[in-house]
Amino acid sequence: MSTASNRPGRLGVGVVGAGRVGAVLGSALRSVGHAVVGVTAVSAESRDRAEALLPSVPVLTVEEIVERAELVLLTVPDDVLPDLVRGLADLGRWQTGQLLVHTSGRFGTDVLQPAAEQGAIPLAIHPAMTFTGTSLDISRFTGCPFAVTAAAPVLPVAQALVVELGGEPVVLEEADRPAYHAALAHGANHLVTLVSQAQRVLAASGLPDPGAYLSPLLTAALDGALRGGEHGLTGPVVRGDAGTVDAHIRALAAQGHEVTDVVETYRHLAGVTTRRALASGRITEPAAARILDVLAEPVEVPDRVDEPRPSDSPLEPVVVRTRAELQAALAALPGRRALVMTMGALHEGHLANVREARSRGDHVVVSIYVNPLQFGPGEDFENYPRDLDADLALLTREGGVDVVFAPDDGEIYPAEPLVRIDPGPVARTLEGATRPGHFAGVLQVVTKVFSLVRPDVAVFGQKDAQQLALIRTLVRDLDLGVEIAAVPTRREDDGLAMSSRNSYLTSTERAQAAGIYRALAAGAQAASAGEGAPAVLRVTDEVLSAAEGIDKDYLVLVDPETFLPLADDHRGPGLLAVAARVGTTRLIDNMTVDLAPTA
Ligand SMILES: Nc1ncnc2c1ncn2[C@@H]1O[C@H](COP(=O)(O)OP(=O)(O)OP(=O)(O)O)[C@@H](O)[C@H]1O
Ligand SMILES: CC(C)(CO)[C@@H](O)C(=O)[O-]
Ligand code: BAL
Repeated sequence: MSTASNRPGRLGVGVVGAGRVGAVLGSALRSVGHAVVGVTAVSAESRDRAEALLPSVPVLTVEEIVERAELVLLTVPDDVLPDLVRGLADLGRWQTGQLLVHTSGRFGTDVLQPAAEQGAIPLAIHPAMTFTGTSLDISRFTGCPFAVTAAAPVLPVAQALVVELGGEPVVLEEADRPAYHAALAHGANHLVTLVSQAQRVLAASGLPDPGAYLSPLLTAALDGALRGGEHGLTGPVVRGDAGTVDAHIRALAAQGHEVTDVVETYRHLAGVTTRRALASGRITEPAAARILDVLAEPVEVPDRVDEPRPSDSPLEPVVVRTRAELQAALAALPGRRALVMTMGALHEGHLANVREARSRGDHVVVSIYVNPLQFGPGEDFENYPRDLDADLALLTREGGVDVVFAPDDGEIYPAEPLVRIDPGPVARTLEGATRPGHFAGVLQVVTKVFSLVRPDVAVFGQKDAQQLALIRTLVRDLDLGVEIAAVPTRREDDGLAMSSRNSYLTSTERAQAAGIYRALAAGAQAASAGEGAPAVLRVTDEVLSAAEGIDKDYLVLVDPETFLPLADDHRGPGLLAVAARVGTTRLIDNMTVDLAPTA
C-alpha cells in the first residue's frame, strides 16, 4: 500500500455505493488515470449504472474493496455512513495509509474517526452539484465547487483530488458542514418543491405546458437572486399589495385539497418575505401589517373528494348504452358539459381526467368504448381488458359523474363508415408509424362521440401526447367548437405511467417497466441542467438501454406540436417520447423537457 503524498499519484480506487455520485466519481477518477479496483452494487439499477460508467470493473463486497483499495470512496447515504465505518473498524479492516474519502455534505471527518484510529487518512469532499448518474455528469465536475474538510497535514491531498477532477476545492470546517449542507438542500431541493408547486397550480388552471411557461421567468428570478440577493425581489409583497396576496391565497385554496400544500407554502413564504422586506426597509410597517393580517386570516380549502355533490347530480351515474338513451340523459342536464373518453379498465389516471372534467363543467359524461377502428391487425383489440361493472363501481365511488355512455359497436358504427378522417402528417410518425391507421381510427371515434355528446369541454391525458395533439388539431381544423383540456400523466410510486395495459405485465415485467420512467426522468434532469438536445437524448437512451427487460420501439426528442425531431441547437420546449415492449406488452410514455437557452 502506498503512503499518501500531496499528489495522489496513481491510486487503486474502490467505490462503496454505486449510486449516482459513486459511479460518476469513480468514472471521473478513472478518467484522470486512477485504477478502479472494484465497486459495490446491490440493486439491479446500481449494477446497470456501474456497467455503463465503470465497464469491466469487478463488483465486489465492501470488505473486498476495503482490503484492495488504496483510496476507498464511500458514497453511501448519510444515515448509513457512521455504522458502516464503525462496523468495518470493529472488524479491524481499515489500513494504515489508506485514503478514506466520503462525499457526504453533512459530515466532516469526525465520522471517519474509527477508521483513522486504525491508520486510515480521512478526507471529506462534497461536490455542490446534482447528478443524473450518467456519463454527462463527468463534465459537470469542471469548475464545480467542492467543500473539502480534512486535518491540516492531509488537506492538500483532498484539495489535489478535487483539482484532478477539475473541481474547485473550498475548505470548510467540520463544525460548519451541517449548516452548509442545510443551505444547499434548502436552496436546491426545496426549489424543486417550490417550482413543482407552481407547475401544478398552472396545470390545474389549464396551462398546457407549465414548465416551458415558467422557464424564462424562473431563470431570470434565479439569476437576479444569485447576483443581488433579496434586492432582486419583485411582486405583490414588496409592492405592499395586500389585496393581491389575499386574492392569491383564496384562488389557490379554491383549487381544492390537491394543492393544500401550496396554500401552506405560499402563506409561509409570503410571511417570511414580508418580514424580510420590512427589516430591510423595502416596505413600510403599515403595508407589512396589512399583508400579515391577510395571511393570518383562515381560508377554507374544499376537499374535492368529499365535496358535496351538486344537488342535481345523481349518486350513481346514469348508464346509457344507446344513442337514444344518451340523448334522453343529456336532456336532463342543463349547463356546461364536460366529456372524458376512455376505453375502460379504469385507473387513477382516468379518475384524474374525471376530476379535471368536474372542475371544468357542471356535468360530466364518461364514455367507455373499445374502438375497433384504432386497432391494427395482430394488436390487442380482442384481449383489451373489459370490465364495465368494475369501471362503474370506481366511477360511483369517485362521484360527480352524471352519465356513463357505454355503447356497443353497432351503436357507434351502425354502418361501415365511408367518410373517413385523414389526420395529416403528425399521425404518420411515432405511434402512427408503428400503428398505421391508428390515429385515423381515434379521430373517427372522437368526432363521432363529440357529435353524440356535444360537450363544451373534453379532457384527455398527456400520457397519449400524440393523440392529444391530434385531437387539438382536429378541433381546430374542423371547427368542432370543443375546448380540449389536458391532464398530466398520473404515475405509480416508482414512476411507471398508469395504463390499462399495465395489467398485462407479469410481476417481474412490472418492476422492469419503471425503467422507462427512469430514462425519461434522467433526460428531463439533463435538460434542466442546461444540456442541449443531443445530450438529453443520449442520456435518456443510455438509461433506457441499461434498463433490464425493456425493448425499445422508439425514443425521440421531438417538437411537442409537430412531433418532428428537434434540431441539435433547439432551445425551448421539447417532448421526450418513448414506446417500448416489456415482455409482450407495448407501453408508451413521454415527458416535456425544457431546453434552456445557453448562458
Ligand atoms: N396515466 C394516465 N394519466 C392521465 N391520463 C391518462 C393516463 N392513462 C390514460 N390516460 C388518459 O385517459 C384517456 C383514456 O385512455 P385509455 O382508456 O386508452 O387508457 P390507458 O390506460 O391509456 O389505456 P392503454 O392501455 O390503452 O394505453 C386518454 O385521454 C388517456 O390519455
Ligand atoms: C380517446 C380514445 C378513448 C378513443 O378511443 C382512446 O384512444 C383512448 O382511450 O385514449
Ligand atoms: N390509449 C390510447 C389508445 C390505444 O392505445 O389504442
